[in-house]
Amino acid sequence: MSQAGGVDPLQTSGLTPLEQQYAGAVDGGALHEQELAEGTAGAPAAELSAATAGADILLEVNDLAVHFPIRRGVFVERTVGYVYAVDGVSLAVRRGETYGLVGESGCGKTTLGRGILRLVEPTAGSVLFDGENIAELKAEPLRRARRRMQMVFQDPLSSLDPRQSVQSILVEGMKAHGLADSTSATQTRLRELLSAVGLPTSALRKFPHEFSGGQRQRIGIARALTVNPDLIVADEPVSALDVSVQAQVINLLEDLQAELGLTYLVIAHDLAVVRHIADRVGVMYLGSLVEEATSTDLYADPLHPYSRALLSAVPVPDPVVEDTRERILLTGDLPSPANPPSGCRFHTRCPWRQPTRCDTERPALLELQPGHRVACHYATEIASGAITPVDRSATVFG
Ligand SMILES: Nc1ncnc2c1ncn2[C@@H]1O[C@H](COP(=O)(O)OP(=O)(O)OP(=O)(O)O)[C@@H](O)[C@H]1O
Repeated sequence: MSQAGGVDPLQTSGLTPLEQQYAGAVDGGALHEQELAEGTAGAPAAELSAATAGADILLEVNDLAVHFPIRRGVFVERTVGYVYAVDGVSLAVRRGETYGLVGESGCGKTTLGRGILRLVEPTAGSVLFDGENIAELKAEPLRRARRRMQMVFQDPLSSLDPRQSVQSILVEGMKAHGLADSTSATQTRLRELLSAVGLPTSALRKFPHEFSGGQRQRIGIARALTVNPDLIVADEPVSALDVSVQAQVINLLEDLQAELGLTYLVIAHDLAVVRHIADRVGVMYLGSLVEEATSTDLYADPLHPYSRALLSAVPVPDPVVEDTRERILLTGDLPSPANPPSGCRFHTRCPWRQPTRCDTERPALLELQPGHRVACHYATEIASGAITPVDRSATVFG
């Protein structure tokens, strides 16, 4: 991130000290050239989905990569490798849409969200927000763009300063953008914000520890709304909450979207949450998108072996279907993003892997059906049954 103007209080106020350090410390531009020279740049160029062609696009991400250097050395630090946290992601989000990002822990979802907001400096690629390339913005234009893109964090307790009252938390963000003053208009705005997230005005004088988890997340959402954003990146917005409270917060996010015309990028490992809230879903594996489709299409007909395995692990409420449905058991752990497998990143765990091509050639994310993009050399053959699992023990029934 460009730190010329200091750390943006809006974007980093919810970060832990370590995250703030990351937000300021990563030098992506220099990395890019070196990595390109080493031939380690990202996935084959992906086509953007027809689902977004000609649509009113608010956010467009093209070949985005975020590679973190691994440094070693006691006296002189040397870069000995890179963590390929995000490695060539292209996607577009329509205005007013909810785009869900799913994948196992460590696959790069959070880093992608932070790269989009320039909380970490991308190594390569571009992020167009309302047509403006965020990477090229400096100082004042960047600050203006930042106002329009806000983040809601997973753990509201650690993202809210325990020493600040709710009023001070909310006013801080507004002040950074010249939206708060000592007039009654600010007080009116604060009351409106609390009412919008379902909290009483008395909450303004209280401190974060005086609230329940769900109420704290409402405060986190109110904080994001203080500056009238267009895009909210919500990173696991309900995963720290009790199941009974999750639905309330999801409903709140949906109500606010309908009322304020917000666009959401929702990051979650819980497929049920994403299915409920997202219009379209991107599935990530080891730093790349492996599949993208409407929520309905993805859940009804996943085409990438990884998505099939992820979805096959979700229990079905109908006991008859539950007893007979196919479950795909993935063997092995997620490989390290510092040392990703060659070819298709998923080939080491894929029950359908085919010799040579899967381990040598990285598949591009191609549109196989309208609005349905898949990065698998054999997705069509797998779907038709022309290719069966190599490792049959990976697929079990009931
Ligand atoms: N600042 C950093 N420096 C080095 N490596 C990092 C940094 N931030 C993230 N990583 C690594 O990048 C990879 C992707 O992490 P990321 O947090 O984006 O994944 P995730 O899918 O959001 O996982 P989770 O759901 O657990 O947060 C991980 O291997 C992580 O350890």
